[in-house]
Amino acid sequence: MTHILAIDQGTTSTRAILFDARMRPAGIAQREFTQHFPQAGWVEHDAEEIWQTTLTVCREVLASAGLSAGDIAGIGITNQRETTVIWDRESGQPLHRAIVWQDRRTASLCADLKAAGHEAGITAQTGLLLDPYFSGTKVKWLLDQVEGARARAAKGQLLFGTIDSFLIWRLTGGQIHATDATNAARTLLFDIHKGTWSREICDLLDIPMAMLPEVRDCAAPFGETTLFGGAIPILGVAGDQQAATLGQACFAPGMMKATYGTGCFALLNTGDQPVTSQNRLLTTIAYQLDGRPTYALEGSIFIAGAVVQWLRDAMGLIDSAARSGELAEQADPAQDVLIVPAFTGLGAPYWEPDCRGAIFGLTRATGPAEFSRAALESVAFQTRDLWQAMRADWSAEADTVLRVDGGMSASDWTMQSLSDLLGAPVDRPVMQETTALGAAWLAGMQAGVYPGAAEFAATWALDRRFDPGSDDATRDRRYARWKRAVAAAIGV
Ligand SMILES: Nc1ncnc2c1ncn2[C@@H]1O[C@H](COP(=O)(O)OP(=O)(O)O)[C@@H](O)[C@H]1O
Ligand SMILES: O=P(O)(O)OC[C@H](O)CO
Repeated sequence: MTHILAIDQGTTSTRAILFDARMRPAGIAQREFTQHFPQAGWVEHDAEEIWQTTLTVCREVLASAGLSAGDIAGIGITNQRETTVIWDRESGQPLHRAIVWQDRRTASLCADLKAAGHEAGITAQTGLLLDPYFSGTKVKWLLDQVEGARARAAKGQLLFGTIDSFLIWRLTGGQIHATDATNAARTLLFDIHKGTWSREICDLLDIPMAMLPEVRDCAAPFGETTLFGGAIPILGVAGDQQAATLGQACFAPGMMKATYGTGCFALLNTGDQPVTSQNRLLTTIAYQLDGRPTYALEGSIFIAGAVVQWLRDAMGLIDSAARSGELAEQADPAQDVLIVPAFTGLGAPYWEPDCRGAIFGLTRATGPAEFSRAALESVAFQTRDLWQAMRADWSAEADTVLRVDGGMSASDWTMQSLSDLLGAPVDRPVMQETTALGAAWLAGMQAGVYPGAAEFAATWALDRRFDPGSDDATRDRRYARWKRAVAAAIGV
């Protein structure tokens, strides 16, 4: 048993990555799946299709590496967080398509709950805010809107889970209904201080607690699967941003990573103390090992790499994401175009679900290069929002280096502009599969084939450090203009 199989079930694709005994990637298989947009602001996934892609990529990666179940010491699962599935306990069939984290359909429900004065109590228990992003109001929507759902839930026939839970249920043939503490911490139903589901919030949202999965550590037994030709134990589970935090070896309080995929998610390890944000960041669980949670402050930005996809697919200004950096480099330095990419509202630290995107500073000379620069810089400006909020919340301890990963961190131009705008070094590791590595490490450690945190952290290797090039005055002037642009976009 030499290898670990990591399943990375993301927002746009499902991947299976094999890691060898020395924690090196030894094979990868990937499948995209359908994004459903039934109405403006709604985003759904077919949980059955997610399951089929999961089976396919696992079988494919094992076959192409010439490995069988007997070679695999354990499976680690990492997943898009908050995305909500309800399924039938007997048949395993989903009640409805999964409601994806990006989905805004519960914005008015969140507004009503806020108006009724419920946000402070929910934040105190969960560390989250009343935003449609989180699972709780999505569960309520499904129970309220799908015919017969409430009656079935009351009879104990329906189960809820984030994607990890649904995959565990299917992988174990309906034996295990469980999740890990990091995924539970994103549901709006979990008390991150007590480490239990909140009866009070479940009552408020009218969610029967019998639907909820059992919450376990990130490295723990989650049953076994026999679907790949022999029994393989599932030994590690973490939400994808938390898995990337582990994969980046951010074990010490003060360490911080930002992952640039479709969105951007920055997590700052705050150790065994949950820090309450005064700046509208989230308090969440970074990981939980041996029953002890390690907390993080999180900033979630909904649009990062997606702004590059917009340049490519909607605007037709580039033919590949990688072209965006070259084009940005050609931008006229005398122009100062700003894009606020609030395509699906603004996440941290603004939490404005109804805000939409805006462009400022257009002149007759503005062209594709200026658009490209503004799009890439919008990611850096949004990161500075988080960086500043984290420092304000936890000034003394936060590190002055940002570790980056995710597809967009491949863009040297963006990473340099990020460092310029933060006024801080930005470190990109050699190992880019940090999310899958984090999940694999959890499973490998639980299986006893991978080392503990300190030895694992020593394997982190730098690909490139980006040092700040601009001076404080320029940086602060440009950032002040960004803040005015965001305020204007919110005000429209
Ligand atoms: N060289 C690049 N320059 C700018 N953006 C890039 C580059 N390469 C990839 N991206 C962006 O990164 C995102 C893909 O990253 P990935 O980590 O695979 O995302 P996800 O897991 O959210 O699907 C896409 O939105 C793409 O536009
Ligand atoms: O699947 P990703 O990489 O877009 O990450 C999604 C996040 O977990 C949402 O909170």
